[in-house]
Amino acid sequence: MNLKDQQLFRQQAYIDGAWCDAESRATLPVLDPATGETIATVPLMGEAEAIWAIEAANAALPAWKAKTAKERAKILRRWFELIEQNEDDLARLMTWEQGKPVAEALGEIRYAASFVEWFSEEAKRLYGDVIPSPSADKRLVVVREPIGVCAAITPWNFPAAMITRKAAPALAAGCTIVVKPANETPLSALALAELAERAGIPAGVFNVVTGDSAAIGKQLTGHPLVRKLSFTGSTPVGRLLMSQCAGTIKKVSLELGGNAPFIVFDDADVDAAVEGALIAKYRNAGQTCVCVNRFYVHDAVYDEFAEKFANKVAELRVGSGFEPGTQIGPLITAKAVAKVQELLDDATAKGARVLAGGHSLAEGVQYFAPTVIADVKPGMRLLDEEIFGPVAPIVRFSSEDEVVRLANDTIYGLASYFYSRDIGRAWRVAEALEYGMVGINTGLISNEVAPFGGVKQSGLGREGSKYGIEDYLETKYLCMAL
Ligand SMILES: NC(=O)c1ccc[n+]([C@@H]2O[C@H](COP(=O)([O-])OP(=O)(O)OC[C@H]3O[C@@H](n4cnc5c(N)ncnc54)[C@H](O)[C@@H]3O)[C@@H](O)[C@H]2O)c1
Ligand SMILES: O=C[C@H](O)CS(=O)(=O)O
Repeated sequence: MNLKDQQLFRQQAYIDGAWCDAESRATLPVLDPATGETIATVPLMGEAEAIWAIEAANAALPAWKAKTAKERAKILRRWFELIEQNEDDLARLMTWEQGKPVAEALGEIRYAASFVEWFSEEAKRLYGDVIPSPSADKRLVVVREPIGVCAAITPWNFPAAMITRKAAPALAAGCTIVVKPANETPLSALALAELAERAGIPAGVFNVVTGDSAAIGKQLTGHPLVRKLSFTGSTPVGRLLMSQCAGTIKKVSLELGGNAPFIVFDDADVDAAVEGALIAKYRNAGQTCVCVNRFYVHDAVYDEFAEKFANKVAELRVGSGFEPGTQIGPLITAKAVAKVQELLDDATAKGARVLAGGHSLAEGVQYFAPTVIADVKPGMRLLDEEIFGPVAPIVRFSSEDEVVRLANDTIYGLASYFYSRDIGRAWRVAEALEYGMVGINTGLISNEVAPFGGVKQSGLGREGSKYGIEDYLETKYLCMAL
C-alpha cells in the first residue's frame, strides 16, 4: 500500500510503548475483502502477551492519572491533530483491510478523530460536588476518579471509531487501556497506536494486542487488575464477555447488535424518506449496527415508496472501495456473504418478492448486490436476525399502534427511524419506541456529541456525548469532621 507516511503501516502489536511480535513468532493474515489477497500479517498473541499489556497498563496508571486534566487534554488534542493530519493514509489503510469506499473510510476517520477532540475537552470538566452537610461538624465532598486499567474489545466494521470512542474517554478520565481489535481489521488500530506514540501518550497508557481473541479476552475479562471492559460487537459475544467479567466484578459497557426499524407513515415526505432510507440501510454496505433491518411502510404510500426506493437502490454502484464512485464495497468475509444469501433465500422461499438486486455478484470475491424485497411477512428470519448486509426488507402496515408493536417486537433496542410530518405523532411514536436512539425524518443520527447506545439486548451504557466518560470514572465520597 502506497502511503504518504509508510510508518503508519504497522505489522506488530504495541505493548508498553514497544512494537513487538508474539512470543511464539506466530502471525495472523490480514485479508483485502475486495480480492481475498493477504495484505499483511499481525502477531498471533495470547494470554501471556495480554497479561504483559495489562501489567504495563497498570504500571503506567499512577503517572497518567497524576497528570492534571489539562495536561491529559493537551496530549489528547495532539493525538486528534495527528489523526486529522494523516486522515488520507488512515482512510486508505481502512479501505484496504475493511473494504468500505475510501470516501466512507475518510468519514470514519474524521468521526474517530471527533471523539478524541471531544474527550480532550471533556477531560477538563469532570466536576465533583460539595454537599450541604446535615451535621454542623462535618463537610461532605464528592470527587470523580479514574476507574483504573480498562480493556476494550472492538469490531471490524468501524475499525478506528470504535476504538477512539472508548480509548478517548478512558484516557481523558485518567485511565489506561488495553485494546484488542478485530482480527479482520487490526491495521487501523495499529496506525492509531503509532500516532498515539507520536502525540506523547506515555508507554503503557494505550496498548494494542492482536491475536487469539478468546485467549486474550480471557485475560481482559478475568484479570483482577482490569477494572472495566468496554465491548462493541455482537450480542452473543457480549453476553459471553459479560459473564466472564462477573468473576472479578468488572464494570462493563456493551455496544451490541441491532434490529433497526424504519417506519414510513402515510403523512411522510416519501422522497425524503427514500433518501434517508438509502443512508440508513446501505452505509458500509449495510454493515453497521444502526443500519435499518426492517422497513415498515404504511399501505397508503407503500407502492410509491417501494418503487422509488428500489429504483434508487438499483443505481447504487458496487465495486472496490478504491474505485472512484463506488458506493457499495465488498462484505467483510465470504461467510458474511453466505449469511446474507441464507436470510434472503429464507424470505423468498416464504413468499418475499425481489424488487432490486437479490444475489451475490459473480465477479467479486465478496460483493453482494444492493437488494430490496417486498411482501415481507412475520416468520421470515431476516425480520428477527441482524442482516448485516445490503438487503432491505419492506413490510406493510395500516395503523400507528400496529407498527409500534411490530417495531418493538425484538430483543434488540439500539437505533430506530421514522418519517412523519405530524408533530403529535412524532412525540407519541418517539416515546413509544423501545430504542436507545430514534431518528425522526433522518437516516443519519451518529455523532460525537450525542449519547450512542441501546436498550434491551443491544447493550449497556452510552458512548460519546457528556455521558460517555461516566463509565470510566468512580465516584468517591469524602466525609470530613471539623
Ligand atoms: N452497538 C454498536 O455500537 C456496534 C458497533 C459496531 C458493531 N456492532 C455489532 O458487532 C457485530 C459485528 O461485529 P463483529 O463481527 O466484529 O462482532 P463479534 O462479536 O464477532 O466480534 C467483536 C469483537 O469481539 C472479539 N471476540 C469474538 N469472540 C470473542 C471471545 N470469545 N473472546 C474475546 N473476544 C472475542 C472479536 O475478535 C472482535 O474483536 C454486529 O452484531 C454489530 O451489530 C455493534
Ligand atoms: O456500527 C457501528 C457504529 O457505531 C455505527 S455509527 O457510525 O456509530 O453510526
